[in-house]
Amino acid sequence: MATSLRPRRSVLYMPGSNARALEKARTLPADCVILDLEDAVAPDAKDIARDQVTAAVKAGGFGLREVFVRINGLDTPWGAADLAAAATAAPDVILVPKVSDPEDLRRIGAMLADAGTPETTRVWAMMETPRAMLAALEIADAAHDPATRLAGFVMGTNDLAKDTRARWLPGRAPMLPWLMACLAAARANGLDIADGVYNALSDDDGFKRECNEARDLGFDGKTLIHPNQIGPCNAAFSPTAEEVAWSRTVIAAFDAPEAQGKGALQVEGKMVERLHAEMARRVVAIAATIAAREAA
Ligand SMILES: CC(C)(COP(=O)(O)OP(=O)(O)OC[C@H]1O[C@@H](n2cnc3c(N)ncnc32)[C@H](O)[C@@H]1OP(=O)(O)O)[C@@H](O)C(=O)NCCC(=O)NCCSC(=O)C[C@H](O)C(=O)O
Ligand SMILES: [Mg+2]
Repeated sequence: MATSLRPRRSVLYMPGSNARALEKARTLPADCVILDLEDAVAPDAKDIARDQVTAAVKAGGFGLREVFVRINGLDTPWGAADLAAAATAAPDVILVPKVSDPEDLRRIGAMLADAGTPETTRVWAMMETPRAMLAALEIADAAHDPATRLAGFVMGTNDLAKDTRARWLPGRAPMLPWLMACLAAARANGLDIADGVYNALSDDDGFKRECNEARDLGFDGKTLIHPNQIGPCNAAFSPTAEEVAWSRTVIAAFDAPEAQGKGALQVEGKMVERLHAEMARRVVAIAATIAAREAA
């Protein structure tokens, strides 16, 4: 089970119908961009959005940003045409909304194989239905079948709030069991996972609090709805200088000749085991990738 070392701190949605936003996506400092054909696009703009998104993906120019295309569900009037267009454009990721059953992913995988879409195009699932919360592990287990191409989850907390009637509260107590169930199911299968969006665009403090909360819960990053959210989100999900320094200290302690054959050490008054050295190597690697990206 390979866990990805690619930073996926900031994952910005934009409506596929908004040509200006699609253009801006090539310059914004988000790690990933989601070109949306689903809920950000009104029914009468679905066709133009599909054409614009397909053209944007084919044109490229997104640099190191990972490009996601969120299609409409296959049970909608637009889903089949969206999937066919995305299969041809071959973005990094096809994001499938409202997945409730692993069978949904097997169907998508089979359609991508039939279309000859390169294997580099992966599939991520939106986790946003009550049924998906109850089947999170079965959905994540679909990653064992390489034909599904499943590589990650995105929490859809707006749809979850709608369908469960859970209230938005600071700290998100009503949603925590679902967030953590999806997180554990993702990690059990080596998947990355991004938190849901924060709708209150002008509530900077609340947004920062929720980014920190998502990071502390174990998410790789957070989905975003406005460019102003990228900077604080990247900051929250980047390892701090102190974390990187401590990680280097732990790695050095285990690399020292006197540590050979030892499973546990005392470093600066703390017990550390080889699993901590493994965690430390991940922190240093992610920090190095972020630093290289920022210098580019
Ligand atoms: C929320 C918005 C509609 C606000 O738009 P607007 O009022 O135009 O914002 P600004 O005037 O502040 O915009 C300033 C400039 O930034 C560009 N911009 C704005 N938003 C984006 C964006 N998301 N990506 C790229 N660029 C963006 C504007 O074009 C302005 O540019 P300039 O002309 O140079 O000044 C808008 O932000 C928006 O549409 N956001 C995304 C909404 C969306 O995608 N929603 C769907 C995802 S949420 C969801 O469904 C999650 C999940 O499924 C669930 O269930 O939870
Ligand atoms: Mg949704």
